[in-house]
Amino acid sequence: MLKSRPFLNLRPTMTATKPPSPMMQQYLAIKSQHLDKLVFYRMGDFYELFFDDAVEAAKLLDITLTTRGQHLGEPIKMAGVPHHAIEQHLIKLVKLGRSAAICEQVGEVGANKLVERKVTRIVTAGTLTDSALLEDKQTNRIAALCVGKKQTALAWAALESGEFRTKIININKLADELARLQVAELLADNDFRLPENCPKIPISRLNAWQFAPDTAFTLLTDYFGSQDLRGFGLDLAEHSAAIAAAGALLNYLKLTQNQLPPHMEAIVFEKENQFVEMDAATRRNLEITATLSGKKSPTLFSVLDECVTHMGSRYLAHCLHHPLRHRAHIQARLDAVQVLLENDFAAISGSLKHIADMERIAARVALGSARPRDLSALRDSLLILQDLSLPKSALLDTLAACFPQTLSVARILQAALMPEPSVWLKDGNVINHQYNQELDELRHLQTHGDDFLQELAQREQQRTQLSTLKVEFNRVHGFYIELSKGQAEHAPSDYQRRQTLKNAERFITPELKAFEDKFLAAQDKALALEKVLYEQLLQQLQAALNPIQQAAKAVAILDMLCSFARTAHKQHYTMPRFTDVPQIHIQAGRHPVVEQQVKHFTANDVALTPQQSLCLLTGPNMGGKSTYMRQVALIALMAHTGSFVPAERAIIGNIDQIFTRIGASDDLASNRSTFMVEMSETAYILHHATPQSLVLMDEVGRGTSTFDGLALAHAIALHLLQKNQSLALFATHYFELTKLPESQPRAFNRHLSALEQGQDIVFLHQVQDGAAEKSYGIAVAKLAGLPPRALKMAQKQLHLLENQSSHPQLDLFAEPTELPPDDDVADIAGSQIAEKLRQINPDELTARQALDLVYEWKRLAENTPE
Ligand SMILES: Nc1ncnc2c1ncn2[C@@H]1O[C@H](COP(=O)(O)OP(=O)(O)OP(=O)(O)O)[C@@H](O)[C@H]1O
Repeated sequence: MLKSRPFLNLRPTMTATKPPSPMMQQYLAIKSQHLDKLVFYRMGDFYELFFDDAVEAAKLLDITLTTRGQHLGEPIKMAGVPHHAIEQHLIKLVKLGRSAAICEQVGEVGANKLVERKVTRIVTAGTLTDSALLEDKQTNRIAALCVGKKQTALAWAALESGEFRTKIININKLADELARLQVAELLADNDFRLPENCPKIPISRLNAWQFAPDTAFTLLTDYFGSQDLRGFGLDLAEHSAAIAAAGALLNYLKLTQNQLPPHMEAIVFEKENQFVEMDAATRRNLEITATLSGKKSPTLFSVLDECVTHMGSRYLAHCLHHPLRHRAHIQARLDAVQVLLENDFAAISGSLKHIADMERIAARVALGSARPRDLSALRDSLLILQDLSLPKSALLDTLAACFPQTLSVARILQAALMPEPSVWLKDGNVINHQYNQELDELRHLQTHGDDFLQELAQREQQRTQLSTLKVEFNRVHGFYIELSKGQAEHAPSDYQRRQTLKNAERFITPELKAFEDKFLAAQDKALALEKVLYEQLLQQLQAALNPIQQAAKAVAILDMLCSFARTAHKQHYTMPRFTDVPQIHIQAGRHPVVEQQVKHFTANDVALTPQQSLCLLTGPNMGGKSTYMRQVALIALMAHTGSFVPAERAIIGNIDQIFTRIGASDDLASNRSTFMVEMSETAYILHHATPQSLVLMDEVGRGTSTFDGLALAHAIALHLLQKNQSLALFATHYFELTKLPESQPRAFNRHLSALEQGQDIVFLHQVQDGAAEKSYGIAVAKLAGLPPRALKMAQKQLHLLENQSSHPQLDLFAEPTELPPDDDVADIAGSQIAEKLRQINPDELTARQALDLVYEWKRLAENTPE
């Protein structure tokens, strides 16, 4: 049951000018330092929020808003949460994009004295380290954006791993960078407005001066203990924005953590060309770590993630968003997967399964917030790693070399910690026996105490001859001798009454009191000593953080490689090969996610080369065009991640970027229509794609009228062929486009096959040479359950249109030649329509009149009244 909340010490004021109470003064002083955060002010067993914070928290957290006392003549609004439930409320707040300052009672609680309070923790979305607040399989990053006069830069960090990086970016690519890094919180100056195409992430505002490059330079050089930042590739004159962003970020971390994070070893200056680039739309369309509808599965990550540690899963998610371009690094991963496949990867995974989240534990050690169970888990994990033997490969050898470096840390922990320490340090039983002599002596007194109590009970029973006599202890009353009500009156004179119960009396004797004093003092002393020893242990570990972090990283990589081996084994993936020529040759390729969802997946080939660079893809709706295009991109992406791929054979050239323009989605939030989104994404591709890029275009142009769409699709295909010269898959329903190869030898047609059986259609999902002959739209509509009447009408309309032109996609309102043969519609209706057609001159009709006519004919055909 909850304890009742202490009454807020704010008596109603008589006048509006009465000064605030000392406690309210303390609160207001603290709040003034944290205006942009919700301040959780500890009062006994509750954290209280006041004024506007209370109103907001009540709404966001669904907690009760009350009022107590007055401030400046107004009732003080107040809302609170019990101290033990704070974490769940913080999770909720952070998910809603709010930050919180946790203000604890740090001084002694006295009767008539205001207890000292201090903000001990600031919780913001990007600076979480507590495992209860973090997603297991997601890296939590915070970024700072500096928009300078000459250049713009982004710096980012992950407190949980010590990652710290900076990069000069093009502001137009901010959305892509944020999507790549999956940033949880962005720091920016007050004037910055997040562009509309960016993901909606919480922004914490800094003043412009907090981005001053000189101050940042000093902070960073002090932090790394270096004279300048050239060792990290950063020059103050040349990369001032990158340094400013990194400095602002470091300063923010210092403020939120109450200290400079001690575990960020270096800052990496990231350059272009390190990774295969993908814009935000491509990451979304390829459903790498989230489906188009925002779910976690099924995605490429959910299919590939066979990792047994959260560190491995996070690293895999990171790698899928950062496909490497450095051939030797990719090959090192592929070779390691091959060796693991040939050896017992399952046994290695079996050992890794017992490894704790060392990366996050190391961060908590660094920040001084590691709990006893964190350290025992670290100890057990490090000991397992000492026994791990890996097969030989260049990369696996490097990883294996990290583990022995942690042996001394493991031994320290082994000596210092109980095998199963208590969850909380305050409960004691954390520090091991024989670690500290004084502690052992204090503990001996306590264990020896049991013997003393037994001996005392026996002695007193003999002396008093009272059979109900017991010697016991409870937390509230301490030690006592208990006698039943009946025997209590025979208690010796040196027994002093301590407590009266319904059926018993409790006593204390001078001897027992002396023992109690000694016992309780020993207990307090032991607890205090354990605390000191624990803090010393943390300091010792902080000095040995680097090998722990290295081992954690090695576990993450090893786990990912074993996961690649397991999927390769389970799903029959093969090792991709790389060439220098920009090309993609895939034999019998499959879509890694779709193949898990269908009974039989049809594998398909693809060949894109500089000589045959644009594949025009036609075929029925639902025929498998999107799946085929996506699978090519996913195979290329997986290959660059170092994973084996779902294909019999894959040769991949040097791909620099992957672009996709797939699917239609209204971007209502930024007020852009489907067509506008489609054209903006296409414009971006035409501006950025190179001959080394892989471009997927799905039905571009369909968002507008037929002729406009066709003209645009044609021009876009030509641009890709002639200007960008990229490797491209171009799916289209415009059959006119299939003529392109006649004038453009680098374009070629392929189609998804289907079989017609009467009015039905069977999809073969097989990609064949040449263009599709028809689109089967009506057959697919039938599959989708369109009412038979509508289908019949559509069929007739189609005949009409087909007969009037060899192009099936001409204007719907062009003059038809004759009506289709008709079994169902009454002949009368047919002749009425024919007569009407003869009467009109299409050139004189407005669009509205033409549409009205179509409605009229439809009524006639269906014989429905006006
Ligand atoms: N190679 C394949 N083998 C087996 N099933 C497949 C294959 N490709 C696609 N499919 C199945 O067909 C469905 C439709 O595929 P897809 O969305 O790629 O068609 P589409 O041609 O792009 O359709 P639309 O033109 O309507 O967008 C998939 O959801 C999947 O179930």
